[in-house]
Amino acid sequence: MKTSIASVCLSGPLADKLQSAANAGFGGVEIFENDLIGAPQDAKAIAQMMRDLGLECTMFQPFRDLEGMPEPQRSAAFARMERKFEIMDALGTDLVLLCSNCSPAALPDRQRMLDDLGELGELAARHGKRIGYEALAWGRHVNDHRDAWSLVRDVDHPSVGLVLDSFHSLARDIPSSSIGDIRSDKLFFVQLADAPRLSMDALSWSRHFRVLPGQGDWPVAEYVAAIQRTGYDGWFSLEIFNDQFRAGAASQLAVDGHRSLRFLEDEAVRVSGRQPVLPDRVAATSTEFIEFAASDEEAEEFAQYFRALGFTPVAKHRSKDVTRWKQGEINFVINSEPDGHAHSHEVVHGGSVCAIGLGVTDPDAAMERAKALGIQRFEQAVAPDEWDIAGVRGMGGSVLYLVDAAKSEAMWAEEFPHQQEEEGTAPLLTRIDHVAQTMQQGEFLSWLLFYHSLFDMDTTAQLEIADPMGLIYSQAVQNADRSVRFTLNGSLAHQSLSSRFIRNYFGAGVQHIALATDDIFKAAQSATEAGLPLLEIGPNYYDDIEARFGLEPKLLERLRAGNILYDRDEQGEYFQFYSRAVAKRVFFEVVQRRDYDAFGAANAAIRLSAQASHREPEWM
Ligand SMILES: O=C(O)c1ccc(O)c(O)c1
Ligand SMILES: [Mg+2]
Repeated sequence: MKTSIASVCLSGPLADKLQSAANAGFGGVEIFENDLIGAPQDAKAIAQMMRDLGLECTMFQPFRDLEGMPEPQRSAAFARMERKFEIMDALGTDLVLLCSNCSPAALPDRQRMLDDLGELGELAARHGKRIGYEALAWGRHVNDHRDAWSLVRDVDHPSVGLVLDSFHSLARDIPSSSIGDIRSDKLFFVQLADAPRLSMDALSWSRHFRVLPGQGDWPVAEYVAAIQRTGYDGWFSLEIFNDQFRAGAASQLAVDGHRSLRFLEDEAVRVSGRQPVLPDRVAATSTEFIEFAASDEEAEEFAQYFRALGFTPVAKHRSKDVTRWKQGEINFVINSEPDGHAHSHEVVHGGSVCAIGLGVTDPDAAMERAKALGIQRFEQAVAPDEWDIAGVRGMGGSVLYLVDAAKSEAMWAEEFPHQQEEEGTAPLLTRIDHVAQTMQQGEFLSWLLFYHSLFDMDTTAQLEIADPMGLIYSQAVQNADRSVRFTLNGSLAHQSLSSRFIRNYFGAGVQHIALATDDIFKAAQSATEAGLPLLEIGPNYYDDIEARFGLEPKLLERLRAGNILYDRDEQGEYFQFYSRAVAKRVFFEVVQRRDYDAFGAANAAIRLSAQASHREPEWM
């Protein structure tokens, strides 16, 4: 796949945009006219910069409001276009994008549009240029790629072709099968974007909420597969208008953009039943362990929480100051080594989660896929007799280990031979239900793509949760059998719990860990008796759920006594309670699911309110 990106996607001065695109591995860049106009360099110098970076100028855009105009606008548009051809000569591209006419003055006269496009083709040919005609979803008379194609086909001029843009097609639910009618020699260029499902007018949706393929809700792989079936082998170019991307780092967006196209290319060939270009998406089978970095002092605090939650310190690492805590299938590891990655993590963030180990079926293939997606491998010195676990760089400098699921028992036995206490025989907590990570809102889509492209995991719709101090956005990534689930949280509100976490923690990371039980009441009672600092829920909540769900008084009493939150949907029931946070950073949740697949979003606001009441005033 020949990969290109529109300059409008990236933040900063044009020179930086070009540098970022080249570094990330793009072959070309579409130059947006506004980027050119605002640049300190002239078009020739920009072309030279692009050549030096090994980038092709894939298109110049946009040109607006030409076909079907009355006079005198018509002649003026043609004269304007001739001026653009001179700029294109300097830039070194022969292709200009013509948007379908949005002007109220545009005439609904098909023959006139055909004549205009034909004459434009002649003019372009004389200048050695080509016109790519794109139907904008809000075009006045042409707003559907099928109509744009029928004009291009009937104009039948070698210098007039079609530009497809997945946004305009998919925002209008135009079936991708219609692409099969397009002749590949007349398809000059393809632009790609994904988007979240929203109900708003197409123009605002397009200009503010486009996202990278794989970050939204649309079948972009099917769209690309349909294009490839026509025989098209030209550029695939990202064109993402997004307010957050404009405010973020160009280098990160370029890396993510390139990753999204690699992912998309592989998905598209799979849609067509052709040879995949990447190893399969990684099948994660379990959250095998969570590693906490902690000073001796904070290790003691974590240990108290773990004990109160029913965990047992079962073994010590054979050479390091690392303890394995266990309950059911859950493994927590506390690492207090005075050097190495965990120590560095602890120095930066304080006691917190420094690594997560996911069980995978084939770590080598997983690492190969990660590499192809430009995901950084984690490397640290490993002693000759130490178990070398593959890993990639995760959120906030943490590590995501990829543990060979078939060998995990052997790994634990070999690495942790020094037996400590015996684990109880009837664990109340059985497995890790989900891990909640909090990040800057500007990083949210980047991490969503990271999980979604590397792992065989799907994403849920994004939810907005009311924190007493501002909105929190939350979205889950999870595998099909739900053995691995992450919830991602971000916020723009300065004082929301998410934002306070990021400030307090100096970056993104694990904010809470949810543990599954088969008996929430027993788990709550046991934790209370063991002195786990619990998050207390106010009395009004219980009045509300009694009324909302018509709960039995006895059940209600048990929920109230355990500070347990309750939810119910068409499928089933959900029970959850929370600990307070260790060192104001990470907290724990215990959940019981009865045929329930979500995360109790309705209760999140209640939990956030309860947590906000423990908030320290900002001046402290
Ligand atoms: O929003 C716009 O005007 C606009 C401009 C150029 C494009 O390629 C496009 O898809 C949209
Ligand atoms: Mg476009």
